[in-house]
Amino acid sequence: MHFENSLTFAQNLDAQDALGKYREAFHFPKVNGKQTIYFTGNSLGLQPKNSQGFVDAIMEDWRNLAVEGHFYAEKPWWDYHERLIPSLAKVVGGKPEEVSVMNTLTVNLHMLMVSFYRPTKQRYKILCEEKAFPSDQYMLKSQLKVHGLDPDEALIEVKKPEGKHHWETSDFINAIEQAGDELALVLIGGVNYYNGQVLDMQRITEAGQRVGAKVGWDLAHAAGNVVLNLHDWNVDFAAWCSYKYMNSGPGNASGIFVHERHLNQPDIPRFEGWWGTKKETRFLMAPEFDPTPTADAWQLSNPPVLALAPYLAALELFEEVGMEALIQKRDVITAYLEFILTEIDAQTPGNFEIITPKDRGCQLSVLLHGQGRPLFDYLMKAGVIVDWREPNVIRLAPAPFYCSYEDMFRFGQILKAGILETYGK
Ligand SMILES: Cc1ncc(COP(=O)(O)O)c(C=O)c1O
Ligand SMILES: Nc1ccccc1C(=O)C[C@H](N)C(=O)O
Repeated sequence: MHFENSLTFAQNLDAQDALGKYREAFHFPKVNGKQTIYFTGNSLGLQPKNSQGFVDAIMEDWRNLAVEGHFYAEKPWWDYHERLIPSLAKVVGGKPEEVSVMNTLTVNLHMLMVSFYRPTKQRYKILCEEKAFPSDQYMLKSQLKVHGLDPDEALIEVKKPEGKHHWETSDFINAIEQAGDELALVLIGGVNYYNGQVLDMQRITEAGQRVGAKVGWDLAHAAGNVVLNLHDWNVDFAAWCSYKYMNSGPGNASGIFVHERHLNQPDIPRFEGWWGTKKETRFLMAPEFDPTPTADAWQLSNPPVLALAPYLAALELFEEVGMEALIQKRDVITAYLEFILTEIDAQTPGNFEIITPKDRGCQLSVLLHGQGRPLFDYLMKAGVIVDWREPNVIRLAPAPFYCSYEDMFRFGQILKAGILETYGK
């Protein structure tokens, strides 16, 4: 595609953007009274304007109905979580019965490992990516310790090739084949939080299952950002948070996927609670757990409806727009951002490089050479909200729901001024 580094060119792209009107559907933070250029939808998505009404409705029902709200609110609370499922299942490519919403991401990964990480003397190793998101590292190592295993021996962390900033699919497949029948579980971030790389989840899943391991995915940076076909890829399980690309609100509920072949299995080990029992029998208060035949069997507690309300609001927007349209815009706006970065690099050479490979969602990670921190501070003060990941990376995620092409052009101008001021060349 042909791009130009000019305001009119960017504004023309905005004028043709079928999703352009959705910018108005979100609240943007301001810096010095001016709307920011928001690049951190990969950390915390913006607040959709429709979400306040969904929260207010719960507060009102609680005020007016109190306990009766569980069953008699306009959207009753006791099965409120089910309202999220049809739209969410589409976002992740699962059947509705394979998807549920509960807890938070790290909690759910632990819960799912209880079911799908069943080490034996022979088969006990876990394979993940090197430098996984710290919470994932802590989670995996602590699970190993719970089973009396030594993480130094039992955790395989797949390295990037020497001198490279990203993996090849073969790096994972070779490591999986090498681990062979010692491998119990593959659990990797489907989109890497640091370099923005999208892994070939289908091929890695196949490779893991071929050697007899279970394969799960942490989709924190994938849900709402990339194409997912969890059912067709035969993924065993997955979990994601909803506060990034899904725009559900800070720290909000996580989603899980459990493949249908694991549903309704009487022997599956699981930590259980009353919300995992069948709805029909739940209030009989019977001593025996009677699991729902869906991923809801992993539910523990009655749902935190105040938290689910903005998630439901955000999902209405996904339902309206659809992943296909989002991904179409994502590819163009990310390519435009890449073009702008390349232009600025040509004008002020040698100060940074993009380390995100071509297999990507909307995040571009920019490795700053030399002292990058002053440039980061400059951008933030100028109203460009980016984030900093140690040791020297700025992540830019132009979320297609609400970022504009004009944002990308204006960012380029600010970046250039920032480089001249902080690097001096
Ligand atoms: C890849 C990855 N894993 C785990 C987490 C932790 O999520 P939570 O704090 O919701 O458990 C995050 C983000 O915070 C993440 O990006
Ligand atoms: N929830 C947070 C609270 C505070 C600071 C960061 C986060 C993030 O979500 C970070 C994100 N997982 C990341 O990829 O960096």
